[in-house]
Amino acid sequence: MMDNEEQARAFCDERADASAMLRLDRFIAMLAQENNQQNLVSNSSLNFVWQRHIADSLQLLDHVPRGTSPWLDLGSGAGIPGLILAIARPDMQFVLVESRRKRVEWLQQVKTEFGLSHCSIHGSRLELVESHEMAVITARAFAPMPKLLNLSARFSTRSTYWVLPKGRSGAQELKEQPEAIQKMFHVEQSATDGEAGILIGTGRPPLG
Ligand SMILES: C[S@@+](CC[C@H](N)C(=O)[O-])C[C@H]1O[C@@H](n2cnc3c(N)ncnc32)[C@H](O)[C@@H]1O
Repeated sequence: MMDNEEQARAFCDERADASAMLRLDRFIAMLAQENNQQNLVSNSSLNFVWQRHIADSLQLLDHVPRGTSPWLDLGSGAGIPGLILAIARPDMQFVLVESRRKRVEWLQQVKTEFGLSHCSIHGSRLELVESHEMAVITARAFAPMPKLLNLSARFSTRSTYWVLPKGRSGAQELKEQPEAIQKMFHVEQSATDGEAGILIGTGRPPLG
């Protein structure tokens, strides 16, 4: 478990090469500047940006076999986790979906800045995005499980990995789901917060 920014940066250094770390430094500077224009992340979280946002995103790579892609990130907002993963891993494909116009402009700006041709951005509601089979589906702070699964099941196959950072409510939220969903997912402890859980599952969710 990491306790400070130095440890969080070292955690990221193990998951991103030197050029990716330079891009992440630049992304952090851009994020701080843009946060003066629009409320992308809480200002206080910028004091712990490596832990709260960068490591919190990069840890998700540990839960799927190396190189698995494409990833779908639902409700990317500031680009967490999808854009951060795309900055770190140019060898994989990422699809980001975000409906708020100013946030979409921000995502496009970062994509252009770093030439992220392996990252596509859908600036619309998820409901309007054409179905594509995704190898990994992720989402942070997007929606409660029933809504999340209802909106995104059509992007999954029998082999899709689900990697859902759910914060401190994760284990409780899973307990409240129908039995079939409880069987499909399990909780892994977050590396950035010992009380937070990441819901991990494989397959196409059985919807009621
Ligand atoms: C609470 S924010 C989380 C942003 C980011 N994932 C994070 O962890 O910082 C949820 C985001 O989902 C977007 N969103 C909500 N419903 C959506 C939908 N149906 N389709 C696309 N984006 C949606 C919102 O605009 C918002 O940016």
